[in-house]
Amino acid sequence: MNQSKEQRILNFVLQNAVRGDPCSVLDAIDKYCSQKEWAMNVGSEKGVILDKTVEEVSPSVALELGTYCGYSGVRIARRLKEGARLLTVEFNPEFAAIAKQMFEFAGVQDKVRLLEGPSQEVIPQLKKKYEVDTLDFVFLDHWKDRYAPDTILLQECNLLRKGSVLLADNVIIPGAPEFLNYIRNNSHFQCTNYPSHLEYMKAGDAMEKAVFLG
Ligand SMILES: O=C(NC/C=C/[C@H]1OC[C@H](O)[C@@H]1O)c1cc([N+](=O)[O-])cc(O)c1O
Ligand SMILES: [Mg+2]
Repeated sequence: MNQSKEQRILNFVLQNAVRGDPCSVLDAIDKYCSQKEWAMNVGSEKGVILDKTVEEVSPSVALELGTYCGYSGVRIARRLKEGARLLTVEFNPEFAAIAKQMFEFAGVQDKVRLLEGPSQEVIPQLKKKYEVDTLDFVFLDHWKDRYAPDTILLQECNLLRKGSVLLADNVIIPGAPEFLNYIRNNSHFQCTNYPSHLEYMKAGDAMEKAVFLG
């Protein structure tokens, strides 16, 4: 049975990155996906916006929706302070299995907890099953038509507090029009747009930051 693209990405990391070195893992994924096979990792250009936002927020508890191969999970985890943790949600079991190995190879597995399942089922479990009080940072990178409903669900589950920061990938390509319309017209959020480019491509993309005002 021939391998999946995601398995080929992981194999390239295992053969070309340094175990325990998150930056070398990110570099290897970016090298493979820019030279061999495109894949939907946030990438190095939008990755810098992600890095800066994580550093600015310095979250104790971070949530990622849409783990995929674990690229952004490694990117976030490598910037977390001592004792901080990242919960990352992936519903595709094949991708989850790849990401789990990616986190272990990068050496961030103690900071990252991968939750398998659809975001709309996992989010309501965060408080009781995963001992979350509130989320300091949320990275949205899953199905684009889930950004808006899951942002509403996060509020309904009382998972946001005054100052919680949401960062959404792909608000231009593939686009998240319902989310932008919702969040930019909601007085409980302060929004900022960060123009960039689609990972590994010249096409324009952007990230949207939304601070919850309580
Ligand atoms: O669909 C995208 N992401 C959503 C992926 C959603 C889920 O698909 C299967 C897996 O469970 C993953 O979490 C996407 C698509 C493009 N794209 O250019 O098509 C670029 C990106 O950065 C993306 O995040
Ligand atoms: Mg994306």
